[in-house]
Amino acid sequence: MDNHIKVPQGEKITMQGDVLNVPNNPIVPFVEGDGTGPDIWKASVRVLDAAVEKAYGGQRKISWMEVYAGEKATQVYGENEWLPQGTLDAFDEYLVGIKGPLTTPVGGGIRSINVALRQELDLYACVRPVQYFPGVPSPVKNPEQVDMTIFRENTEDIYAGIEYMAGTEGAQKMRDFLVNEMGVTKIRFPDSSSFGVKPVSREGTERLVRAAIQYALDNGRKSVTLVHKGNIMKFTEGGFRDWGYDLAKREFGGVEIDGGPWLQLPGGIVIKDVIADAFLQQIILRPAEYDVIATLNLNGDYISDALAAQVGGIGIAPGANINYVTGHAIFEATHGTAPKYAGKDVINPSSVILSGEMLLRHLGWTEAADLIIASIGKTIGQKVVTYDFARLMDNPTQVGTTAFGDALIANM
Ligand SMILES: NC(=O)C1=CN([C@@H]2O[C@H](COP(=O)(O)OP(=O)(O)OC[C@H]3O[C@@H](n4cnc5c(N)ncnc54)[C@H](OP(=O)(O)O)[C@@H]3O)[C@@H](O)[C@H]2O)C=CC1
Ligand SMILES: O=C(O)CCC(=O)C(=O)O
Ligand SMILES: [Mg+2]
Repeated sequence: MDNHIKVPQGEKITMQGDVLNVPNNPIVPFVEGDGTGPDIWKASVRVLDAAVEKAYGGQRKISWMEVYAGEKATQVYGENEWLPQGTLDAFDEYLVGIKGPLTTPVGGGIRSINVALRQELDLYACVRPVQYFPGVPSPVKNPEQVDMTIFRENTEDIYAGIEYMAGTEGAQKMRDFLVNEMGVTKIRFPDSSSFGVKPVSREGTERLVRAAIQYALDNGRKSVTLVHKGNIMKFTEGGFRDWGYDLAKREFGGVEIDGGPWLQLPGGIVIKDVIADAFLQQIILRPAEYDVIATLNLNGDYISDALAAQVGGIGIAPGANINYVTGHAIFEATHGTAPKYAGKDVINPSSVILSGEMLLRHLGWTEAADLIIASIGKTIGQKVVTYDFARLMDNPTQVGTTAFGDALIANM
C-alpha cells in the first residue's frame, strides 16, 4: 500500500482455513471506475450502506477505502500509472473489494486493466448470475425462464495477451517457428498475419469446473453445462470439455448417463456439454434447459452480454471475480464504461448495486443482500426505471441514476 490510499477506521477481512472471517466493520477497497463509473458508484454506495444500516441497525457497517485504477490512477499517481502496485497490494491485503468499469482501447494502447486485475490476483472464476426481475422489458417471450449462473474461466485463453502484430519481429519469429520448425502449411497469408496464442490448461479448467459444480451443489441447482468449441479447437476447448468431465467423475462421483458423455452426480445434478454456437441459439429457444454454465474466457465474455440481454440488458448484469482457495474476490458489473453517458446521471446503476449485493452475500450478510433484491423487484414493479428500461416500457416513470438509488432506498 502507499500514501495515496487513506485507510479508514475498520478491520480486515481474513481467511481462516476455507472460511472468511468478517468483522462487523470490514474495510472494503473500491475503484470508482472510468466513464459512467463515478455516476454509478455514487448511487450504489448509498444503496449498499442503506441496506446494511436497515438490516443491522448500526451493528454492522462497511468502511469503504478508495483505491485507484484506470484514468483516475493516472491523475492521482501520475502519467502511465494505470494500475498502481498500491492498488494491487490493497486488494491482496483486504481480500474482498469492488470495482467500477475501466476503459480499454481497441487495437494499440494499454492492455485491459480489468483483465490484469483478475490475472494478478489469480481471480480464476468470473461468476455472473443472470436472473429475471418481473416487469423488466425483454426481447424474448419468456424471460422468467432464464435463470443461469455463468462460471467464466478468468485467467487463461486468448486473454493471456500473447499476440504479435503482423509485420513485427515477433510475428515473423512466430511465422518462422510455425512454418520451419512445426511444419505448418495452413497459414493462408503468412507474411501479413498477426498471431495470438490460446493457452488452456487442465489445472485452469479443473479449478473453474470444480467451482461451478460446487456452486451447483451448494445452491440446489439442476445441471452444469460445459460450453466449448471443442469440435474446432480440439486440444484447447476440447480439452476443457474432457478435463471437465474427468473432474466431475473423479472428484464428484459422476457416472455416465446412457454410455456418456453426460454424467449424473449422486444427488441428481447432470453434467452436460454443448458446442458454443449451438448454445447461443438454445439459450434463446430453450433457456429453461440451462442452469449453471462453465466455460472458457472468451466464450464467457460473449455469453455474459448475450444472456444479460434476455433479462433486460447489461444495465442489470452483476458479477464477481473470485479465487475460492485464497478468498480473494473483486465484485464488478458485466458492462463497461458506457462513456457517452458519463457525468449525465442517467445510467442504470443496477449492475453495480447487484454486484454489491453479491458482495454482501459473500460476506454472509444475507439480510442486507435480501433487502436489495426485494427493493429492486419492488421499484421495477412500480415502473420506476432508468432510460434503458424506460424506452422499452409502456408508461414508465423514467428517473436518473441518483433518483433510482433514492427509490431503492425508499423501497427497502
Ligand atoms: N469490466 C469492465 O470494466 C469492462 C470494461 N469495458 C470497457 O468499457 C468501454 C466501453 O465499452 P463498450 O463496448 O461501449 O461497452 P459498454 O458495456 O460500456 O456499453 C455498451 C452499451 O451497453 C449499454 N450499457 C452499458 N452499461 C449500462 C448501464 N449501466 N445501464 C444501461 N445501459 C448500459 C449502453 O447501451 P445503449 O447505448 O443502448 O444505451 C451502452 O452504450 C471499453 O473501453 C471497454 O473495453 C467493457 C466491458 C467490461
Ligand atoms: O477489460 C475490458 O475492457 C473488457 C472486459 C469485459 O468485456 C468483461 O469483463 O466482460
Ligand atoms: Mg464483456
